[in-house]
Amino acid sequence: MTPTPRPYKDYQDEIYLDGLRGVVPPYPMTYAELEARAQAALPPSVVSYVAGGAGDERTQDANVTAFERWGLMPRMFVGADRRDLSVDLFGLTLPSPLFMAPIGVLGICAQDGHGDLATARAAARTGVPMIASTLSADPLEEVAAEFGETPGFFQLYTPTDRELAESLVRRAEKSGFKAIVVTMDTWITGWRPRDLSTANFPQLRGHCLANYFSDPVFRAQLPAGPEQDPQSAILKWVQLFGNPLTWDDLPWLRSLTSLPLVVKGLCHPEDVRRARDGGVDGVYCPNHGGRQANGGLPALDVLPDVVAAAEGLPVLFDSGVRSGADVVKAVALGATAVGVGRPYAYGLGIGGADGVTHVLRSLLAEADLLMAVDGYPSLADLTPDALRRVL
Ligand SMILES: Cc1cc2nc3c(=O)[nH]c(=O)nc-3n(C[C@H](O)[C@H](O)[C@H](O)COP(=O)(O)O)c2cc1C
Ligand SMILES: CCCCCCC(=O)C(=O)O
Repeated sequence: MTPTPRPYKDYQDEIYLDGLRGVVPPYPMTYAELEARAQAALPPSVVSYVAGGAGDERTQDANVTAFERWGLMPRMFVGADRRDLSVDLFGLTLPSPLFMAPIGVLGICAQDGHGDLATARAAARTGVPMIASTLSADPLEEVAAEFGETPGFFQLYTPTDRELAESLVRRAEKSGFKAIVVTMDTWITGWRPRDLSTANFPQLRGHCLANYFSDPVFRAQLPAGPEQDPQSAILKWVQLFGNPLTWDDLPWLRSLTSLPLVVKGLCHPEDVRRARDGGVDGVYCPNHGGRQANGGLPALDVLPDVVAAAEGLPVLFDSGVRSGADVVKAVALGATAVGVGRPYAYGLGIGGADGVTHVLRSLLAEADLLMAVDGYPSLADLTPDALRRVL
């Protein structure tokens, strides 16, 4: 059972009520402040990993500014005193279109190193699903155990060893994950100057291999357990990690699970059509937050064509979403569900599960209030017609 729709604006009421009692909000209320506070709180190497993108980060920045080119047209006499932000996705009724995009090595953003567990707790509290990354500091079974009533999805970085891929998917199924999201755009990491400057990247491996180290198929390939010989285990992982899949692999991916299968990283309409014809249940249109390829189009600019090519298949979207207004705009451009990445990682950095909860509730309250003020009582009212280009 998923949490029921709720008036997300309640968060605003709670904050003002606290103010009447003399309590100043402990968390930032703007994205700029969130980013600044998190970046001050986290070690520089963690900041370079989370905040950084590919090349001179023009695509990463363009992801954010793309939202500024759209404005929502206010409608009056609508009486939008009750809003319904709920969404049907893969047979689930989600209370809102918001979800947490997969973030690998998330553990390092939390003081105790268990950022995946803290994020899963925030998912349980808010009803906002987490897509748990393959590259986690905690085994997927333990992450799933924290979801409560909120559905969770498992993101697969497909290893070159098919038996290992299958084992990860089976474990996700057994743990109660509700969909498998296969990421296509990161079988190799892009040119990331910030990570190169700190030269810290290889050390991240020590914080994200719990799913491999706990996997029987992986362990069977090691000379000794990762506990005794972590070096050999990491080297084995390096050999197995990046699978440059081709269309020939799609039938095999499809055959791996009867759970809904989503392919992440699809931005070209032709790729969307081929994936749809190959039997996927959803397409996911991001550009990995600008972390992989620089010089490309902002993700929001490719969304309408992806939606058209998907022909009714659910379209998940992320990259550059920084506010509730951004969530509303992405839905109006056709996204079924809208993800955030860095914003919740920063929430984790400043306040653990409470910090993530604050970020998610703020995004939802802002989206809800915008729909109230501008007269869009449900997501179905948010169509491309609701938007105008900012000149
Ligand atoms: C630190 C970090 C790690 C990420 N790790 C993964 C990952 O393990 N798997 C994946 O599919 N995407 C990963 N992503 C990409 C996100 O899922 C998402 O596409 C991106 O963060 C959205 O952009 P935003 O950060 O601007 O919201 C990562 C992003 C960040 C910032
Ligand atoms: C050291 C592991 C590689 C991390 C890749 C995770 C990711 O997707 C990212 O964008 O970073």
